[in-house]
Amino acid sequence: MIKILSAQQIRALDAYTIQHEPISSIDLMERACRAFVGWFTERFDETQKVAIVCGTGNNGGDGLGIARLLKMWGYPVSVLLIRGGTDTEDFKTNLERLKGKVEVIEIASTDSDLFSRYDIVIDAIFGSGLSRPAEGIQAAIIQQMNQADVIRIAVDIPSGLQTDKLSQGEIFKADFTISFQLPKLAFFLPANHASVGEWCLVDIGLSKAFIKEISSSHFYLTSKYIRRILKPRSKFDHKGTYGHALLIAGSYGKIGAAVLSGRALLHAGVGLLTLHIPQCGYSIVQTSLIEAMVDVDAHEHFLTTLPSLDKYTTVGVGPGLGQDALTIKAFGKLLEDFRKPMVIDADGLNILSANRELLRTVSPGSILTPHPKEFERLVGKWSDDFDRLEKQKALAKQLKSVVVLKGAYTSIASPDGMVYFNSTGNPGMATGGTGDVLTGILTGLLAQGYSSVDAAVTGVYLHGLAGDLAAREKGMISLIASDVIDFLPAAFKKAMA
Ligand SMILES: NC(=O)C1=CN([C@@H]2O[C@H](COP(=O)(O)OP(=O)(O)OC[C@H]3O[C@@H](n4cnc5c(N)ncnc54)[C@H](OP(=O)(O)O)[C@@H]3O)[C@@H](O)[C@H]2O)[C@@H](O)CC1
Ligand SMILES: Nc1ncnc2c1ncn2[C@@H]1O[C@H](COP(=O)(O)OP(=O)(O)O)[C@@H](O)[C@H]1O
Ligand SMILES: [K+]
Repeated sequence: MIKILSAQQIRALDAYTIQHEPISSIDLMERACRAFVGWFTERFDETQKVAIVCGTGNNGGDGLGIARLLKMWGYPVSVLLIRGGTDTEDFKTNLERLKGKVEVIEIASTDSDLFSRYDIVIDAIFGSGLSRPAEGIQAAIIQQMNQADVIRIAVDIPSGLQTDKLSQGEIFKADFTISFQLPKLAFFLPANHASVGEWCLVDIGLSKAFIKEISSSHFYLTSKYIRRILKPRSKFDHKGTYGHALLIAGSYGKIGAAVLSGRALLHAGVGLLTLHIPQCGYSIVQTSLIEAMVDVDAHEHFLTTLPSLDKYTTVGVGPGLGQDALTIKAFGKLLEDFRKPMVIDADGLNILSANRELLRTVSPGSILTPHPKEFERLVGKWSDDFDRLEKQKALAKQLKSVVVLKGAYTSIASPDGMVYFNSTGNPGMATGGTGDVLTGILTGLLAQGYSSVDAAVTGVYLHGLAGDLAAREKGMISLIASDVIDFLPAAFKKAMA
């Protein structure tokens, strides 16, 4: 798991590394420059004309160091320098080291067309030290960089983008952001995608001991972390070891949702599965999920009654359920009677939004899996992505449950205030039914005895990984929800290897 640190914590990490490695600040900067250049030279050849736009802080210092190294590699490089603010010591040293090697053009206005003769523009105006919105000359130059027909690359973080709070003013729109060692919270928020582009981390050897000790409430999931959670099977295990899940899903016209969730649940390793479905779904489910048992509702078309709940380890409820008045009543009774953690999705969430008194009865430790629209119905409109994140944390705390907000970087908020951002998944999964698949996986993991947070984190990761493996074979456009299930076994194998 990778910790996501605040701008202030990153500054402390830099300072700690300098003091305790020990390494001089300028040598650490040189390491950062080399790491950036390592990434750059693997992708672009020496025919590319490069402009590096530098401020006068340490991000600008990085830019100057990068210019010197790229020149040594044989790239045609110019530095465009924007004065203003106090020059940092390392900036001054790197400017001195550049003398006679690379052309440095000081820019004080944007009257002329600055970038048309370049192929690539590297942004080193502001890094994590941005203290206020970019304005004046910096803002005008960022705007010109954004309009130029070039490949845009940001050093550490796009200029104008705040590391851990709401950004305003002009922001560099990177195609690539090469970030030092740790990702920034801003990278995971939908509104920043146009600024951050594709991001990657380069290791600059910041203190691992410090990172280990420092507390953070935001994390980025890694395969290593998931590997540690997943439990291998043991010789004398039997189906009773892996729980009996009850899946309550489907209504007339939406029995497919129950089948998708049920199939995913089985492949997620549950011991036994019973589906509770309306009568119209009986033959469909019995034929398509021969490993599952079926319990049939009193109603032909939707949920109105509940089976006896005693024998079930956990319940997954919501996909394709509909919101008939009788369904709402049965759902309310389910929440009242089943007091163990369960997974609530789709119409289960919509019923909660429309019948808010039911929120009080959500069993602690449950997992709620809204997509953004369902989340808005639950918590109301948010002013920006940071507000959305706060609302997600607040709901998790209020319900003492895990709130999984689905999207490109699905975020998983635990009741104790932690947020985990998923690292797997792709836009090929933006297709009907993939959410139902996730519900099945999460219910399957809960049934097997994983804690709610472990089940949520692992399930979301595996769901995205299965989607990635499926996309590799099928392509993103043709990918459908069933493909995600088909690749779930491969995802488990890969995650446990
Ligand atoms: N050893 C290390 O620490 C390492 C650091 N590294 C690199 O350092 C970067 C952080 O550097 P940094 O802290 O110097 O801040 P940086 O982002 O360059 O900007 C600060 C300057 O900009 C100014 N300023 C801010 N906002 C402004 C605005 N809107 N408009 C105008 N001015 C504004 C601000 O002025 P002030 O707020 O003080 O008035 C100050 O002068 C980090 O992202 C990474 O690239 C790596 O080399 C690894 C080793
Ligand atoms: N661009 C994307 N990148 C990664 N994952 C995505 C993307 N778009 C959708 N997904 C994933 O696909 C699933 C969609 O769920 P949902 O919207 O509930 O679909 P449905 O209701 O049709 O089943 C979520 O797990 C989400 O994270
Ligand atoms: K930058």
